[in-house]
Amino acid sequence: MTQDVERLCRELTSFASKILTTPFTLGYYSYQCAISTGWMGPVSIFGYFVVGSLVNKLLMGPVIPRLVEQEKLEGDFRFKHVQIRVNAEAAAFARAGCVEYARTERRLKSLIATQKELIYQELWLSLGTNTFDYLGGILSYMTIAIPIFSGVYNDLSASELSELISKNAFVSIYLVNCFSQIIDLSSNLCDVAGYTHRIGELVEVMMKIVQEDKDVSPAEEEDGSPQEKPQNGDGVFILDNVTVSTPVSECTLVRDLSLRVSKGNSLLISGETGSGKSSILRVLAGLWKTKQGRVSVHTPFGPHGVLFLPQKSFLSDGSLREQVIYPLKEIYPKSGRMDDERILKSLDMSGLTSLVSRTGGLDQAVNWNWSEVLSPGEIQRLAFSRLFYLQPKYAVLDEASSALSEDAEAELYSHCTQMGMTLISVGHRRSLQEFHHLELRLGPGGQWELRRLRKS
Ligand SMILES: Nc1ncnc2c1ncn2[C@@H]1O[C@H](COP(=O)(O)OP(=O)(O)OP(=O)(O)O)[C@@H](O)[C@H]1O
Repeated sequence: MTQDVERLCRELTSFASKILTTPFTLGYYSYQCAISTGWMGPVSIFGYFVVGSLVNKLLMGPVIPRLVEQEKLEGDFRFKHVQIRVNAEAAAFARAGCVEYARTERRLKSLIATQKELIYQELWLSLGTNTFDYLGGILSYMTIAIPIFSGVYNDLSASELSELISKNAFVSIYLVNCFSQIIDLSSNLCDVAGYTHRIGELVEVMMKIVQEDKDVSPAEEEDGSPQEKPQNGDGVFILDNVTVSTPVSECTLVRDLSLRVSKGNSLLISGETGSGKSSILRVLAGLWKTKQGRVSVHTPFGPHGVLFLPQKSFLSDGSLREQVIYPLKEIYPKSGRMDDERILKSLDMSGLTSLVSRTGGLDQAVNWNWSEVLSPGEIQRLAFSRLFYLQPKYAVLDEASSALSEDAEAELYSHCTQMGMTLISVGHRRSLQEFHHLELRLGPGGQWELRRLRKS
């Protein structure tokens, strides 16, 4: 949107400057034309201008609505980009890359289709404009021809006549044209240089990321051999002497942490604000690299393996069904409607049955932005309904129920444990301890303490 406004301001400035100078240019050249050709010259040029404008208006008719459509689609496409950028972490936790890629791609394709149509229509418009310009050059000779053949310049020699024609028709129009083209070209050149620079930066960053990914292969040991799968009960999340630091400032949050989380042994991570609780989850999800030590996760990330629920879940666009099954939309079975009962049950378990009537049904398209309309508590309940629907083996909950009351939180956690999920939770409330077997308490200066809350 900001870019659109900027572009509009630029167009308006150039338009305003042209509007201000055009009357003087027109007056001056009409006067010059009238001197050499009489009243016929300016009148025929103005007549030609009126005809040309009418033709131009006809050709411009279909271009304007298409241009408006293109602006809208461009806005939608940029909005989607911003939406992904703002919610990048939540989407990465949800392993929603494929869904978001498909949705963004869809918007890009419809934008490109509109742009193609626009280019086709603009071709006709520019053909019309160029023809108008070309015939305008001929007209300038015709206007000077009338006084010459009617005998006004009979007293001039051939060379003087030639000079007059050149002066009135060729030099003035051609030079003005040349100068305006050069000015247009230089502003285009500036735009191209700016875009090239920006794209160059993007390519550099992308190459750096690819190189970093090649350098660090998480599935391999330091000596290059693949990791061994853990035996039953060995641990699904293994942190071995791990030190976690913030990416840029390199401030150490957790020092030398060794920890194993196995099936049926839920872990609660607690500690003061900013102590690094969420950062441990970022490390587990592979979003942050560790400064030292090794992290192994022996179950696939995604809806049926490890599912992450952040404090504020990413609610993409779509119907209520799409919200609950997120991020499964693109691989949802054709017999999806058979699933209604399961979705409704998930909503019921998370206390959101009322949403069905509010939206007018599971598949009713809504014209609101989910994250703006739902309250923080409702957003968290909706995230839990995803969890109940997807039923992963492991659920990583980062203060996922912080906006709910203690009772509501306990109810949701009970459902999770009844479904047999192993939980890794970040939370502040003591009441959460009863749903976990281990507690990792983070202290200041990278210190930590691990204690058993109850037997598995
Ligand atoms: N992308 C980042 N770059 C630099 N520093 C960061 C980044 N993300 C978080 N931090 C910093 O790392 C520290 C730990 O952040 P983290 O989110 O892990 O805290 P937390 O223990 O989960 O806190 P809270 O209880 O408030 O959620 C904070 O001081 C935070 O400002």
